[in-house]
Amino acid sequence: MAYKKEESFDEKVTAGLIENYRGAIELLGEDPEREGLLKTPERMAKAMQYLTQGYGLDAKAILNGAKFTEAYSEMVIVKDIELYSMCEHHMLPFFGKAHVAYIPNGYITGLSKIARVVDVFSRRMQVQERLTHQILDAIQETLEPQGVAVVIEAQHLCMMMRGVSKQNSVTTTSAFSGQFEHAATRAEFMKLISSDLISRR
Ligand SMILES: Nc1nc2c(ncn2[C@@H]2O[C@H](COP(=O)(O)OP(=O)(O)OP(=O)(O)O)[C@@H](O)[C@H]2O)c(=O)[nH]1
Ligand SMILES: [Zn+2]
Repeated sequence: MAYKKEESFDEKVTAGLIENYRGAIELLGEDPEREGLLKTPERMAKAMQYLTQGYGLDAKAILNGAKFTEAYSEMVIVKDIELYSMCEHHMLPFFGKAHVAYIPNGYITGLSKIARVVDVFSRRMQVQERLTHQILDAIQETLEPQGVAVVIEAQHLCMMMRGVSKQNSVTTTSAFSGQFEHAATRAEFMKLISSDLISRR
């Protein structure tokens, strides 16, 4: 996506974050004046703005920007969209894959826009459940399709690096609307996202 370049970050926000991160580094027992850490508060300030830039992006505008009239009314699935987000409880990353489908009702959207919408909502402080619903709602409300399905599988560093320290747990969340509320349609979607057609060629 058109990710923000570092130099486009708001100067005031960057300056404030630098100040805060310098303090945090000191409180954690490090010396922010030592050579290797001199630029670290600034790097952190920019990295965090990058990782939360979704607040400034409009998912509906992205989808509407490539909304095309089309009679196709079968399921469209974009699967294995990698995502990186930040858990809002610990500000630690969670990462994994999103699988998104919709059944058009007169309109389709550019395929890349589905992946961009995943990024818009991932690049924020999140919980996986809300992220799942926000993706679904944005697609439902702009394309007004016959249905939307979103499945996210993710690993949370807050459960891996600290706390309960479970290295292999994967959290799956899902949200369905319209036609996907019917068992048969949902089953078809689940079967298709579980298949591995490309790699079997
Ligand atoms: N539902 C949900 N919970 C999350 C997500 N990311 C992190 N969490 C959980 O948020 C909870 C916060 O619980 P607290 O008891 O307040 O925090 P904590 O003492 O750090 O919890 P532990 O991680 O168990 O040590 C933890 O159980 C996390 O595993 C998410 O995306 N969705
Ligand atoms: Zn967490």
